[in-house]
Amino acid sequence: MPQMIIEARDVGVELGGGPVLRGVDLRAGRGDIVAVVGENGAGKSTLLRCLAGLQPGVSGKVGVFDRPPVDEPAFWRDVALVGDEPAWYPGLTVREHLELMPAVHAAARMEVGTALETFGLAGRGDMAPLSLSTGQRQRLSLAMALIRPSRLLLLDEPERGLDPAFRSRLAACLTEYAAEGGTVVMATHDLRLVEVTRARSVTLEAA
Ligand SMILES: Nc1ncnc2c1ncn2[C@@H]1O[C@H](COP(=O)(O)OP(=O)(O)OP(=O)(O)O)[C@@H](O)[C@H]1O
Repeated sequence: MPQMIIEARDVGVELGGGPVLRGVDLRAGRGDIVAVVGENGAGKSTLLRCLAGLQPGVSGKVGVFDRPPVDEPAFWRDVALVGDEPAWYPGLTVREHLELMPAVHAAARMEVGTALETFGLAGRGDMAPLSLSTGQRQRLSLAMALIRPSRLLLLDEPERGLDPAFRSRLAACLTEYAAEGGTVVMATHDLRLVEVTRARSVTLEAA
């Protein structure tokens, strides 16, 4: 198993005829938490898409698990992504969304009941995700990513909609994930989350 999980060098992206990323370097090993920070429009989400194999037209070198990332099932078995709000399955409850994860991934990092407790959704298990508040839906997205096993967690503004107490809980979840050998790369504006998780910061400036 390679120690270096992500190796991105001189990454560039042009969109709409102009540069969005230029000369970006990022490395992350097992157990690392890396925070991608920078002002609105600096390219944080674009960089995460590059790491997820979802961004066309990338120049430079992007290696994830020693090969270019590709949007294929084998890649997603090792990688969990929390970005924009997912499309919820019509007719499935909060609990059933969580049950899908171990059913698909053949293992779980925690029991569904534990996940409901940990992510502050106990008592909400029988509801439809669209009946939850914005922050509760973000908790569910994070729970779905963290209940399943993975080696790399890509998070785009995981703090979105979360109250301060739950941001602390999230920090603990990420620290625990990294302590188990997982790698976290998160784009964030929450400098306290960066500090509490002792993340290494990579600062992007608008290209
Ligand atoms: N399809 C597109 N065509 C042209 N420009 C684009 C396109 N998509 C994104 N951009 C530009 O790329 C830049 C980087 O966007 P990105 O979403 O990666 O920034 P960000 O750092 O994640 O911002 P935020 O902190 O607001 O989430 C922005 O200036 C945006 O306008």
